[in-house]
Amino acid sequence: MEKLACFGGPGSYSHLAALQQDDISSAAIVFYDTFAAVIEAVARKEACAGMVPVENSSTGSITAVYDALQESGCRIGGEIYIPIHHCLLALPGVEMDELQSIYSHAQGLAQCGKFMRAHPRWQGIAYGSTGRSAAKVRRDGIRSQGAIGNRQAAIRYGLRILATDIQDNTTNYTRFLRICRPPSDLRDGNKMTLVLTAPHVPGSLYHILEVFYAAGLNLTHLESRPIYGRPFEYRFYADVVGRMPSDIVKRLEKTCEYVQSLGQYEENTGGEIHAIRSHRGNVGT
Ligand SMILES: O=C(O)C(=O)C[C@]1(C(=O)O)C=C[C@@H](O)C=C1
Repeated sequence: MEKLACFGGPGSYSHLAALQQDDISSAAIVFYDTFAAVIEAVARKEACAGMVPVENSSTGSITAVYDALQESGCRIGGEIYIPIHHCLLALPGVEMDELQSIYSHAQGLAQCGKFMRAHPRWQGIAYGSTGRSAAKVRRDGIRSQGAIGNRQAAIRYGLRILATDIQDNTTNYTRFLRICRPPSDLRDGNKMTLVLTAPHVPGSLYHILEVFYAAGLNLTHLESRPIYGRPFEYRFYADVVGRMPSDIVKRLEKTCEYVQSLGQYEENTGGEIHAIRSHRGNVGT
């Protein structure tokens, strides 16, 4: 059976994203405790695909994923946006004022900053994932422990939900990537992630953006990451959406030092995408 490598353990948000992959049965999901381990498992052919978060609408990019992807030689085969509604979880019968230690993934704690600050007696403790945090509270059976995670994790681990929607941002979404080995699963989608470096001369990024503009492509995300061994020089990751010219890489080669497609895939337009778009305007493709 083909396996899907997934971050974070049962009940994590990554698990929810993996369960939405139609071609993978839940029995075929294998969990890894770091983003890099998921990507390495795909590169080593332990799994046919992987699922990792890459970007959150409140806390921004998960840069470790860009770095691991770059080193692995893996590609992006798809994306999925998941609404993130964090809950405060505790053992059955526990009240809020009994809590002292709140476990969650660092992203979960960061996304609930205001809620945590409103309870200064609690100590927020970064733990493997939101799913692993919920499992820990159940396993340890200590009344002063709580976790930040999702409603499904509460059901899975028999925990009480003490508060819902505790994230700072009411429009809290995480974008997940389906990782695959080259060539990517799909090569005719309307979205592409490109990695490129620009020469250190005035206007070089401007000329790269001009290529996207001339091709009628909408730039939905631009991320810069340091290049190892070249202090204060950067590699750009660009997500573009639209009717993809087959020679887009060739067009960019004229202005970039280095350019490579990390994958062409279908833009996620399911579920909550209308809510997401209503906050950033419609994409004209
Ligand atoms: O800890 C989890 O449940 C994860 O899947 C990780 C993760 C992330 O790192 O962004 C995924 C979605 C939420 O943004 C919070 C945590």
